[in-house]
Amino acid sequence: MLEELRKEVLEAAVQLVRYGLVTLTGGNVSGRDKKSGYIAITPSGMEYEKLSTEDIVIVDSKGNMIEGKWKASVDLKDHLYIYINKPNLYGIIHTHSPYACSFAMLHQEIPCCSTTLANEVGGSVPISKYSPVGEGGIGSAVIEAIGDKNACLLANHGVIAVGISVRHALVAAVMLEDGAKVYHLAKCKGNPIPLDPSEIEKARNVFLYEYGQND
Ligand SMILES: O=C(CO)[C@@H](O)[C@@H](O)COP(=O)(O)O
Repeated sequence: MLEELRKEVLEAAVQLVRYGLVTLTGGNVSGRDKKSGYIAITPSGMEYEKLSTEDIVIVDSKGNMIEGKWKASVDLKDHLYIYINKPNLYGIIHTHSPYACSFAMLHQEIPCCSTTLANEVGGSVPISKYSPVGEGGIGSAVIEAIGDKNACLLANHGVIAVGISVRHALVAAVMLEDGAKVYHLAKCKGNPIPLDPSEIEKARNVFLYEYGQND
């Protein structure tokens, strides 16, 4: 069932390790199927590079198991809450990206001083309030903070990146860390200059509607 979506979820999870956004079993990835509304999500506590697509868990929009042999991610309730509240989203990725997390530890949003953040996140990266893992509060904290951005910092914890597909959420997660690293390096040398809001909007629209091969 939903083999293509499972493959997309697993491939994104493996990329998180390769891009250094998670270590061991940290983070998680989910994708929503447009037709059935079912969610494919990574299993809890399992290293992604050792998984095959049959290890990806399929649940319905309420979290009921549809197909799978493992427990779903501890953050399942949070993914479901975000999907229910953002009907245009079809991919959610949670990471522990080092540079982005350093700002989450400081409870500081990341200002938009690079076209990278404008392109892929939609501007500055908001910070949500702290919520313990596994209680379902992370989802509501993200919805309170994220607005129309494609990523949000989780205070004292990590990152949530979202998109209109799993791939779109992966690009947001990877480019957020890129933007956070460059902002950190600039801060070491002086005061980074935020982009003008009109320039952020222009850069965002280029990536939404013109960039790439528009396949
Ligand atoms: O960040 C945390 C725990 O702090 C979890 O999201 C992360 O370790 C992944 O848990 P799962 O393996 O998805 O259950």
